[in-house]
This record gives sequence, C-alpha cells and structure tokens, in this order.
Amino acid sequence: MDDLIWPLSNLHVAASFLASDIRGTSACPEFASATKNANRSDVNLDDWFEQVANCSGVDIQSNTSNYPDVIKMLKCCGPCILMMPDNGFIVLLKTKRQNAVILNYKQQFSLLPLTKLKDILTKEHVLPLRQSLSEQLLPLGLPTKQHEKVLESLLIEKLSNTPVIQAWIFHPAAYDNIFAQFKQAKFLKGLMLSIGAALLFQIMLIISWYVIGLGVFETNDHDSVFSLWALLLFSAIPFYYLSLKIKNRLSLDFGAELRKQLLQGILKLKPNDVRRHSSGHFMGQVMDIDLLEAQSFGMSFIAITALTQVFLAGIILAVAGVSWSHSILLTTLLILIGMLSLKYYREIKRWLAFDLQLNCKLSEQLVGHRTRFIQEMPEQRHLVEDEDLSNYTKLCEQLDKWGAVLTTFAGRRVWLFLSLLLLMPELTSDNVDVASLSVCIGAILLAAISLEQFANSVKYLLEARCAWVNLRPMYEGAAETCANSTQSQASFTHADSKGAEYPTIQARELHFSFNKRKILDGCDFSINAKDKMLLEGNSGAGKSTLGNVIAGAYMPQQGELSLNGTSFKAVYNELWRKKIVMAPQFHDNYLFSQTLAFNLLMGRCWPPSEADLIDAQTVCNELGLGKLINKMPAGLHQMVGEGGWNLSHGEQSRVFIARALLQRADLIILDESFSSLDPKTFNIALPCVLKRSNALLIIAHP
Ligand SMILES: Nc1ncnc2c1ncn2[C@@H]1O[C@H](COP(=O)(O)OP(=O)(O)OP(=O)(O)O)[C@@H](O)[C@H]1O
Repeated sequence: MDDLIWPLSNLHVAASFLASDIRGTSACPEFASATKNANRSDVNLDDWFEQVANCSGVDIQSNTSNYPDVIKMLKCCGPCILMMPDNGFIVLLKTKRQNAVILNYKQQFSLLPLTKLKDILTKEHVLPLRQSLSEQLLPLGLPTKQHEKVLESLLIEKLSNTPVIQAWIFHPAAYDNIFAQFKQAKFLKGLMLSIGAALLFQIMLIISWYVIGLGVFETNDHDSVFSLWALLLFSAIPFYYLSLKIKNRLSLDFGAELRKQLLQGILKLKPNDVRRHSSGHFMGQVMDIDLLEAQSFGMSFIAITALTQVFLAGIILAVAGVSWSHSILLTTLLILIGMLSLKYYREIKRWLAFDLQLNCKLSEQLVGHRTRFIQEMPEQRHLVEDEDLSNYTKLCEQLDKWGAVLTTFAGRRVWLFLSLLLLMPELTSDNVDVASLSVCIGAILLAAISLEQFANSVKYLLEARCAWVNLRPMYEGAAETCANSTQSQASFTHADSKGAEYPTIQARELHFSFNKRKILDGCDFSINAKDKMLLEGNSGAGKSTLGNVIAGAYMPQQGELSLNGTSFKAVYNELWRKKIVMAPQFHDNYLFSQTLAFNLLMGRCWPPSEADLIDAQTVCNELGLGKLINKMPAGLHQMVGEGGWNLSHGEQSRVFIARALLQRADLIILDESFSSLDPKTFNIALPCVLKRSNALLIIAHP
C-alpha cells in the first residue's frame, strides 16, 4: 500500500508523468527545497498545479466530490492526482471495470478495487462518523448485513453535501492537439466500435439475403429457411441498436467537448487579437460550431459506414457478380463523387466566407443601431444591404446547384439505371445463373443505398470542415497561450516569498509597437509596494498601452518586466493577472447581464461566500454606490447590464473600480476610471481607492 502513495516532495515526478502522457512534455516545477519536506498545508497546491499546467501545456482542473458521488467521480476523473487524507497523494491513471489503475511510487502500474480506493480516500471523514453512527445503531440489534446497509445510507445522507475527496484532473489543453483530446475522450475507439457494430448488422443482413436466395432457388424446406432468416434478422437488431446507441452518446459528448474547448480557446485569445476583429466576426464563427457539432461526428459515422458498405458491395459484385463491369462502374462513380465534392467544397467556402461577412455587418448594425438611426440618411440605409443580399442569393444558388449535382450523380437512380443496363444481357439470357444474379442484384441495391448515404454525408462533412477552418483560430488562440506559457519554468511563488526585497513592478527598456509604429520606446520605471502613481499624457500617447503591457494583456516586444522580482516571461499567465489587476477604459470594460454581485466579484471568486458579499457591499458603500443598491429591489443580487437595471455611466465606472479593488491585487491600474465622475463623487471614490489598494497606478488626462 505504501508504494501507492506519493510524497509531496516527489509530486512533480507524478505530475510530469501524467503531463508527458498527454502532451509529450514533462517540464513540471519542483517545490522549492524549503518546502520539500514541509507539510502539505504549508503550500498552495492549487497555485502549484496552475504552474504545472502552464509549464507543461496541459489543463489541470481541481475537482471535489461529495461522499455519494465518489465512485462515480473516480470512474471518470483519471488521469488525475488524488489527495490522501494524510500527507500524500495517489496517482490514478484510469479505471478498468471496478478497479483503479494506479501509478505507484516506483512508476509501475497497480490495480486497486474502486471501493478500497474510496475507503482510503474518505477515511478521514467517514471513520469517525461511521464509529458514532454504528454505536447509535447497535441497540437496534440489526443483522450484520442490514446494519451495514443502514450505516451506508446514513453516511450518504450525512455526507451528501461534504466534499470528501479532492482531485486535480489532467486533460489536454484547449485545442493545439485536439486529437489528443479526442483520444483521451475515447471518441475514436467509440467510433470504431459503433462502425463495427453497424457493419456486423450489414453482414447479417447480407447473410439473410443469401439464406432467402437459398430457400427460393435451391431447397424446398421453406419453413427452416424462413426460421433461419427470421433468426438472422432478429439477431441483427441488437447490433443495430448498439451501433446507434454508441453513436448518439458519442455525438453528444463530442459536441460538449467541442463547446468546452471553444470556450477555453475564446477565453485565452489575446485581447489585442480580439480587437482586430469585430464582435460580429466572432459571433459568426461561434455560430459555426453548430455546423461542426451537428455534422461532423454523426456524418463521419454515416460516411465511413456507407463507404465500407460500398466497398462490401463492390467486393460482392467482383466475386459473386456476373462481370467486372459493375465494379468498374462503381469505382468511376466514386471518383466522380470525389471530384464533385471538391467543387462543392469550394462553393461552401465562398458561401461561408460571405455569410461571415454578413454576420459581421449585421451585428455591427445592431450595436451601432442608435448612431445609424440618428445620424444616417434614411434613404441610404438599405443601399449596401440590398447589394449584399443579391450577392448572397447568387452564392446560395451556386451552392444549391452543385449540391444538387453531387446528390444526383451519386444518387441511387444513376447507379441503378446504369448497373441494371449492364445487367441486361444476363437478365435476357436463357442461360442465366439465377443464384449469382440474385446476389448481384442484392449487391447493386446495397451499393445504391450506400452511395446515396455517402454523397449526402460527404456534403455535410465538407460543411463541417469549412466550419472547422473558421473556428480554428479560436482553438489556436488557446494553443498559442499554452506555447507562451510552456517557456516558463520559474516558480512565481518562490520569488513572491522574497517579494519584500523587490519593487512590485520593475520595467527595463520596454518596447512595444503596433504595426511597426513605436508606442513604448525603452521605458524604464519601478513601482513599489505602496506607491500611488498618476500617469498623465496626451491623447494617443500610449498610456493605455503601457497599462495593458504591465497588466499582461499585451506582450512587450523587447525589454524586461518583473513583478516582485519574477520576470514577466516566466509567469505570463493567469498568475500574473491575479497579482496585477487593471480596470480598462470604459469602452473596453464590460458589465455582464448578470447580478450586480457577479459583476463585482467575478474576478475574486464565484460563487461568493457571505464574507465576499459583505466585502462587496462595503466597497460599494465606500464608493458612494450604497444608496443605489438600497434602491434596487434585489440589492446586490439585482440583475444589471443588458436587459437589467441600466446603470448610469458614473455608476458603471464605480462598479468597474470596485471590481478591481475587490480582487486584492498587488498592483491596481485604473485607466481613466474617474473621468465620468462629478467632483463630489470623485472626492468620495478616491479615498476608498487609495485606502483599499496596495500599489496603485491611475491613468488620467492632465
Ligand atoms: N490595435 C492597434 N493597432 C494600431 N494602433 C493602435 C492599436 N491600438 C492602439 N493603437 C494606437 O496606439 C496609440 C496609443 O494608444 P493608447 O490607447 O495607448 O493611447 P492613450 O495615451 O491611452 O490615449 P487616450 O488618452 O486617448 O486614451 C494610439 O495612437 C492608438 O491609435
């Protein structure tokens, strides 16, 4: 048993093992020598796992489970690191039926029953409770089996809301290696299983035709032939059911995985990249996920099974058919489908690109509706739209035309007509081999159905492929962030522990340009722990750019930036942003259509504790928002933003300030956050900001 437990000092070896299994990289930060022999409670494990995630490029998700769901969680959380009640960890790779596959301390695999693993992991919570409950049950004098059952039910009841185990689950980071994600989610295995079941179903159908043919042409024992035929058909049903069930399950999981990854990708896009595109561009791209989700998995299944059936029919025609001509015809049609598919693919690409453009324009017109309504000449409003719509109609017509050509040539009619034409000599001959003729007709029918299915599914797969090309940058956004993070080997917390020796921020020779236009040209400065600084400058001088560089939103092209002595390059990730919080300019900040509490505390923690809510209320009171919250029927839980309570410009600015202050960062950057406040409100808000910030950088106009 001791072999199974990893000590804290060697946790990085286990983490490296899991990370390299997923991503092929094994760079994981060790705990500092000072903490190596320390107790687990002395280190912040979540922070450490975040560093591991950044260094290795895998995603690590911290997860807990309540007592009733422990087995369920263990079954799906591998590969993960589980926290032991005492000072150790267990590395769970996966589960095999009712056993857990564990990586032991000697880096060998061991099997452990899941129930035993559950007992080990939960003993801290369960043992004392079990003891006292057992004593309470004793006077009832229940037989041992019933006693245990009642005890387990009571434990489930008592611990249903208590997290009893904690795991850090490793999985591939958003996109970059999306196939690794699919591999881990066992999609390919499931797809193969489902296709296998579908093929078995088809083979049983073909055998049943053979049996029927046998009954008709070669035997008089019709009863037994009919029974055999019925038996074959009946036995084929479970395969059909199994194939559909696996396919549908996987389709749902695949869609969920795609959406999850897309969301991760979007959240990791660099702000500057996002700015270069309009919101409509992203909206259009995100809408493509429907195409990808709906078409790709199910249609891959249909395309593969249909193509396999076509090959099956081709083999039957070649082996049992009357001539090779059918096989040649089938191959020719497949080549034709391939060529038409290419043409159709080009048409969809053009159509989707234009559709994306229209989406961009539409969303921009919605956002800028008020400006257009007031300022644009009414007679000009629809000129461009009309032209766009006529171009769109032309593209749609082209797309439909080539779609129709593809399905017509690949449709069953062309194949049936030509193949029956080829069969004419045999059909009219007196010397016909009836058995091979019937097999040939069966194969022609199978090919007809499969060809049509194949052509239809290829059409949808091509649409999914185009959608993927559009969505790819979103997935790659995350990948690039991972790549940047993997350069990082330094541990932020180590330097942080020596933080007092360093200025909060130190910048040396910072350079930043937009399209070769220099905005920051060799900036040198430092900001100390309690500094309160004002950054003034003319419009366009680069103040916000500097703020964004310090906050980690923009990457400087040259120079050195460090926080508490740790280089920016070493911790360019979420950890940096936890320590430096920026309230961007009003037009760049966003009030979500959520509760006021969410908008205030989203950067601190959500869902919030009672203490967080009290803190949020106090900061709001200090910023002069107390009266407003009192007026709101639901107080802090009032819905705000679009469709909710419309906050005024000045109120919204103070919510943004409160949001930054509530994150308790080392440095807070406020970019023109006071510009919309009247002098009285400014005089209320400023003391709160000065009191509640550590280091502070205020960007303002002179
Ligand atoms: N994505 C971009 N591409 C090219 N140039 C940009 C981009 N973003 C900003 N700029 C330019 O960089 C310069 C600095 O912009 P920045 O927003 O930092 O100025 P600022 O000093 O904060 O101005 P203001 O006080 O008006 O807000 C401006 O001239 C701006 O036009």
